[in-house]
Amino acid sequence: MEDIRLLVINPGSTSTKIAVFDNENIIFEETLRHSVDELSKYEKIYDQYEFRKDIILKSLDKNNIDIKSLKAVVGRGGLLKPIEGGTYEVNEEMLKDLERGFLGEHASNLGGILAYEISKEIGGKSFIVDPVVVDEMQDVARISGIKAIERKSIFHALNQKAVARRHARTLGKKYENLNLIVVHLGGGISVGAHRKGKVIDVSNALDGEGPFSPERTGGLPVGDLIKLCYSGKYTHEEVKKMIKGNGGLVSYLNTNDAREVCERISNGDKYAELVYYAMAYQVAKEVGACAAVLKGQVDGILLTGGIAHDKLFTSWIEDRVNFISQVYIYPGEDELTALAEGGLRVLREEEAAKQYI
Ligand SMILES: Nc1ncnc2c1ncn2[C@@H]1O[C@H](COP(=O)(O)OP(=O)(O)OP(=O)(O)O)[C@@H](O)[C@H]1O
Ligand SMILES: CCCC(=O)O
Repeated sequence: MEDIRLLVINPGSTSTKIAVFDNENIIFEETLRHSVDELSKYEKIYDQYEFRKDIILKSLDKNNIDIKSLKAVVGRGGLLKPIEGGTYEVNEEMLKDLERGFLGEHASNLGGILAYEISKEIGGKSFIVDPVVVDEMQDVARISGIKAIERKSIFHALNQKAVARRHARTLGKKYENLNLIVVHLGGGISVGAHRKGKVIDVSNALDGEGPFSPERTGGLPVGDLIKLCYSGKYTHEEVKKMIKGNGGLVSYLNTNDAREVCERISNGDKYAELVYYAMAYQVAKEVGACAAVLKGQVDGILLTGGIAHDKLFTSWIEDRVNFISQVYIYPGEDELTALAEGGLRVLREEEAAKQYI
């Protein structure tokens, strides 16, 4: 089989993670961190793209990776129009939507743009894989309860799908033949019902649904939220920040770092324990909801993301949901590998690249 060298790019709010793969093997990886000062110069996320591209190219150069040796560049996809999961070739329509942020501003909007711009220099191809807007929801899941608002599928699709595929492989089965509930426990939390390879319902991790998380509120009592919005005390931006950024653990405990919360708990902080336990309790409730979506036919419950490293937290969830199905733990995330695998599937013609329209 022909050797394929790929650059993969995962832009986050304060860093850009990059890696170079020779086939499935990672030969170089770096997290390029960006200070608040560096990024605050830019009004919009799109405006950061030249700055981040420059840093990526310098890092490759410093580490003796000739960009001419790359066959393709794969980036994490952002807030595009809702699309089904898979690998998409970056095209003009996608670049336009990433630039304007079709569903809003998110660092991952830069993934496809950076991939395209770098691949242009080498005459190679550029792709995105399983962006945060992967939408495979069944119609009934779209009904919110008010006609003016439709529920949206915005979640950690890249990691949820990669972990689900990896789990299927370890069982010697196909992802498309399993029913799984996948929980991503990161700065944001999403819980997805995967039915035979499609995420038919999921808690929107960006927009006030599901459990609270280190930085986000999850679902809130709506009447009280309305009162708060109209109290005259807060601007639109301040309320948005309260829900996304200053919600969850940050609101109760003034930190988004679950490790710090664990430390406080082991030092006897009962309030920290109550709040942290509440987060596990809300996750377990959402898993229960997904079990109902899957009509109880659940082949496994997978816990992933940074907080899945914490055995206390995962044991609290497991204790409440193991009556539904066995719980499997895949700590951390491996989004760089998931991006490379998505690119390789297409370059090896195991899968056709999807077209964004
Ligand atoms: N060993 C650990 N024990 C407990 N919590 C941990 C551990 N390692 C990481 N975390 C927590 O995981 C959270 C971050 O998870 P992760 O790195 O998956 O999120 P992210 O990539 O920043 O955000 P997102 O996953 O929402 O995109 C933080 O609260 C961090 O403290
Ligand atoms: C919605 C998935 C990505 C994030 O948590 O920001």
